[in-house]
Amino acid sequence: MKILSAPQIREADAYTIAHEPVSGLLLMERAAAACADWILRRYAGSSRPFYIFCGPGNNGGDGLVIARLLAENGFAVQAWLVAAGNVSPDNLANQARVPFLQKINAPADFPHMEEPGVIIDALFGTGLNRPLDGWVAGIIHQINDQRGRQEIIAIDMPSGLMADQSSKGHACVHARYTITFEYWKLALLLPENGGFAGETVLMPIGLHPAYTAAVQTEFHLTDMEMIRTVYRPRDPFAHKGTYGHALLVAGSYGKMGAAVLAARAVMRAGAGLLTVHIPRCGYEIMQTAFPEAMCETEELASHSAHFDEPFRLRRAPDYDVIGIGPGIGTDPSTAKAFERLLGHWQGPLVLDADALNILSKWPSLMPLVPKLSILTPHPKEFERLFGAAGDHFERLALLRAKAKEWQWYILLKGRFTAMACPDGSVFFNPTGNPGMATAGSGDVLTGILTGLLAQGYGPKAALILGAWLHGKAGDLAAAISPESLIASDIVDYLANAYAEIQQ
Ligand SMILES: NC(=O)C1=CN([C@@H]2O[C@H](COP(=O)(O)OP(=O)(O)OC[C@H]3O[C@@H](n4cnc5c(N)ncnc54)[C@H](OP(=O)(O)O)[C@@H]3O)[C@@H](O)[C@H]2O)[C@@H](O)CC1
Ligand SMILES: Nc1ncnc2c1ncn2[C@@H]1O[C@H](COP(=O)(O)OP(=O)(O)O)[C@@H](O)[C@H]1O
Ligand SMILES: [K+]
Repeated sequence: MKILSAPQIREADAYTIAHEPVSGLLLMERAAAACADWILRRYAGSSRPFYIFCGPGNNGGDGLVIARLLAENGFAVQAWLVAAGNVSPDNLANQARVPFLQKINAPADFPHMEEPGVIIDALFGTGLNRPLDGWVAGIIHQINDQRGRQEIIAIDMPSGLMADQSSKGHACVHARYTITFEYWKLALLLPENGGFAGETVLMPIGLHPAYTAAVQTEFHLTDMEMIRTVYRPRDPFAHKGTYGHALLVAGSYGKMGAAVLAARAVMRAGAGLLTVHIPRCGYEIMQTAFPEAMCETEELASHSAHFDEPFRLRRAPDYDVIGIGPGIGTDPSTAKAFERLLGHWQGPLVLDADALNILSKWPSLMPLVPKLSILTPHPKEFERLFGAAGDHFERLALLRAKAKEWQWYILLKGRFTAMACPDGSVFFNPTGNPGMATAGSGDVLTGILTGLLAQGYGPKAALILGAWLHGKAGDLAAAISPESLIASDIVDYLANAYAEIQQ
């Protein structure tokens, strides 16, 4: 699914008006009616009053239509026009159809909302062209002060939030729900900004499909269509060699759990064979916890420092992929072995956790990491590797720049994990939940990606499918309670996540 910028959305709007054809007024009616339908369904049977705040542009126009439709459906509705800019013609036309409309010209006009109800924020949408300030910013703060008593629903965007730029430190409505039209906006996907949106509901409003098909963008959100295109069903004539042999280098004294979690995920993702390189202390743990994995055991008890040896001595089996990092530690001897391994391996590679920490401790190793490798940092690891960014839009730009510069695939973990490709495109993953903010869930992701590469998926396909499966398994596992989710549940639900694709 393409993610468009505010100017592209304006083009989509204009293209639809010209080519459907449809008037702007009718398009507004259609968009607002879709929102009103959603609201009517959500509050069916409720007697909560609606307090609707409308701005001067077309976002305000949507609010006016929603006010009329909710009132026609028997709800108690109050609506205010916040007179803060040039009034658009379609807004003006709809003002005339809301006889109960009142005006706010100053913070002192902010109404007292007696009963707990629902605030509809239709002040500003994608037409916001500068940070809100002065008395209008004051109105935003007054709306936010109501969060405890009123449920806030933002139309298209939380007012004050820029679609394509950072709004860090700006006055923004803090919504419970945001009903956004037709396309995701970049700001809704970045934690610093998207946090204002609450839960985002994507609402199709019938913009012209020809425009969407033709428009170019670097930013995409994974959807089911993409997943079904990427996913390759198992070959009925397959044997275990068909799905590859993975090497996983993971674990150290006290961190063998990371190795077990990642190993289980490699096999549950569908790899044919797995060898795990572990320190001696982990041998019985691994063989007992996960007998499906073969073990290559280090002579050292506490950590691994010789995993390059089979490659150096040309005794390594014909591996299809190496996954390295979970729980290996950053001992200099481990780093040395990593350096030597990079000298012997140019194939598919997944680097996570301590492999990334080794790279940030010894940046001279970075040029040795093969092109098209996958790196999976969480935000702190990303910062250690590539430096801090001023805000999350800058961090996204840095992510893309580094993926291009090094020709790596870099997966930056988060609510909407962002996967930057060497060509500069970025795919955001929609699945996952806060229950997955738990120790070991990243190790499971490393295992899944390694398992997919072993089966012959290319790095881009492995990323898109792997992040989606990981999040979907987490969602299914968290269905009862996100608090109780632990990383091994994600592995246990991988089969159910795959089943969702096959439905
Ligand atoms: N996508 C679609 O196809 C459809 C989109 N639709 C809807 O249209 C919305 C976009 O509408 P839009 O372009 O009129 O912009 P909008 O967000 O109402 O803001 C513009 C107004 O705000 C003002 N203003 C701006 N910044 C300001 C500031 N900092 N402080 C104060 N004022 C400021 C600006 O004034 P000016 O800059 O001219 O002074 C102008 O008056 C979109 O989000 C969606 O809801 C649907 O109706 C139909 C289908
Ligand atoms: N709030 C959230 N929403 C969606 N996914 C999340 C959320 N919090 C964490 N995750 C996912 O869980 C994983 C956590 O990885 P990481 O921080 O490396 O964990 P660990 O180091 O404990 O294994 C990432 O894939 C991340 O995207
Ligand atoms: K809004």
